[in-house]
Amino acid sequence: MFNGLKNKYDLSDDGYKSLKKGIMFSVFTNLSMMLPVGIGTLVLGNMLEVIFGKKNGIAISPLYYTIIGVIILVIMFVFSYYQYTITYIGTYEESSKRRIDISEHMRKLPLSFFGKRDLSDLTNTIMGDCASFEHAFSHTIPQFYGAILSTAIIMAVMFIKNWKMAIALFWVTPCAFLIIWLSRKIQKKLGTQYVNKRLLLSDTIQESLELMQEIKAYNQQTSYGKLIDTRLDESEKYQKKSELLSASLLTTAQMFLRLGFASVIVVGNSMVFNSEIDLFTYILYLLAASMIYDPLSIAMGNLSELLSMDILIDRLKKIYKVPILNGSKELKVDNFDIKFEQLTFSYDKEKPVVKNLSFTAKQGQKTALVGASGSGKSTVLKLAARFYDMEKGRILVGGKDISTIDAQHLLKYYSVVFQDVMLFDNTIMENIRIGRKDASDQEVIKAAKLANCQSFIDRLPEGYNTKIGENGGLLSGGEKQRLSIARAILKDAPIILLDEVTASLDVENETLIQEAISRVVKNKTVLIIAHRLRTIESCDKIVVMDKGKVVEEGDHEQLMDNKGIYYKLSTLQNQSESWNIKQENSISY
Ligand SMILES: Nc1ncnc2c1ncn2[C@@H]1O[C@H](COP(=O)(O)OP(=O)(O)OP(=O)(O)O)[C@@H](O)[C@H]1O
Repeated sequence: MFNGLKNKYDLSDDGYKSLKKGIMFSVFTNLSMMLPVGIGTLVLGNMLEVIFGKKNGIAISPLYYTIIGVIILVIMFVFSYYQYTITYIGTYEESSKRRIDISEHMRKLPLSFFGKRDLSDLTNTIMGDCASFEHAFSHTIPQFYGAILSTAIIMAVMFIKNWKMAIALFWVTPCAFLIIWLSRKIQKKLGTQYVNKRLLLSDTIQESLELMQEIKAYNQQTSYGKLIDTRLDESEKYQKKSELLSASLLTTAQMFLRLGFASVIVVGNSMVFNSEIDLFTYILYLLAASMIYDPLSIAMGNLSELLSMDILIDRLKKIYKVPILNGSKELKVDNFDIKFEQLTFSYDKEKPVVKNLSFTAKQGQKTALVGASGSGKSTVLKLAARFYDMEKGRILVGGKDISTIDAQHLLKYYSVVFQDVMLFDNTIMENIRIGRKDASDQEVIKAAKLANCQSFIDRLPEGYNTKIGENGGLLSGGEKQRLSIARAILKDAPIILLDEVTASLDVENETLIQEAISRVVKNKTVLIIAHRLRTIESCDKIVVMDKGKVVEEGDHEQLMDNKGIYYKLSTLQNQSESWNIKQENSISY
């Protein structure tokens, strides 16, 4: 049974051990709860024998019972105390391990996984679901299994004492559990619907907070407010449905359980009259009936919670089933040329966005990827850094297939700068230090200066120690870009991937960033994407992509002479740069 629990709840070895101990102490606590029944029976039996003048009846001193009562209380306290401390301490340790473990697992998953799952859903799994497990492991599971085991032990003793009275006492137990058990499918269905509605709600709230600027700019407050209200109502509706069903089934089962008390009275009365049992035995079963149904009632409540736990465990297991990007933690190569060989890749496993793509980006050279929007340039960059694994073909770094290298280890050799820079709500110093954790303050400052950051850092109230807010809220787009280039300079990795780093910047910022980039790229393998073709004219090689394929390759002069797609793109851009807004261009609605 215990091993089954380990697999079912995906427990670590320590978590499993503490759960086992928790259950054992729960059994001891429940059994100790029956001690007052024993002593009560003794007291009453003795009193009755004295009252009816039976020959064995000796009046026992109240002091004797008081001492026994105190001993029983101490036993009950010790068991409860150990049950409490073992399960609670074990649960919180297990819970923190689980959160770290799932976060670690997610870190190793391909980006395709995050494309399919909402961020709020994943946050909910790490925080909300883990909190539910915490509650279940500290309150529910030990008590549930403890109640089952202790009842089984008590049942066995009661059957040995008198099987007829034991049947009168326990016949209700399987029937009551059956009520909950038979309804588990519908309970699970409603529980799943509620969890899904709740996730939809938290997703909408998160989205509305993230898109606050757009919502205000397009005057969408009312419609978003209505959407949140609707989702809130739906979530509440399914919560009520689910809780109402669980509560009514639970109450029915618990009421049913109490019928056992009536059957003990009826059967016991008749057996006493027929002299099948003595009064002492009758009282024993009556007292047992007054005590035994409490832990069982609690166990039934726990059963409902355990059924809803299954939904959360299923969600967790689904994440663990997604294969991680494994591989060797060693990359020994003579150079860092990147060779793309017959690459095919699709996000949805149906429509390829990269098809039979082959080219080489050489170390010490700048290779640019250009092409229309949606032609697959960013996808190629992500594949080069093994953010995804491809379906067909290979990417070789210095001749080594990157699909055989651990994804995290591989990234040690890459500096990646994207258009959307991600910054942490921390100081400038720490945000740059992400490039290399062990870098000294002097090294961070040197990198910041090389990336043209010093001028704006000087303007900040606390210089390098200024906290920049969530995702660098205090900084402009150009400043964020320069900060991310400082990270890349600090990292000093042999491969540099630059995706549209100057796309949305003004000329002044663009020049500053171009200067900063030129300081990073020497003797590195540089793969660069840029829409503004004049920024990549000096590249050693330009690869032109169209609909996921390489259609042209060469340097700027060769491609212009070819008069192909690159030539057309370049001519169009020159025209659009000389374009200005005139009165006749305006559109009337
Ligand atoms: N995470 C994703 N999930 C599904 N499809 C995606 C994803 N990212 C990109 N795509 C699709 O893949 C295709 C290529 O996208 P990609 O971003 O690589 O093109 P791109 O040439 O870099 O475009 P742009 O120049 O506009 O950035 C597009 O059709 C895009 O819609």
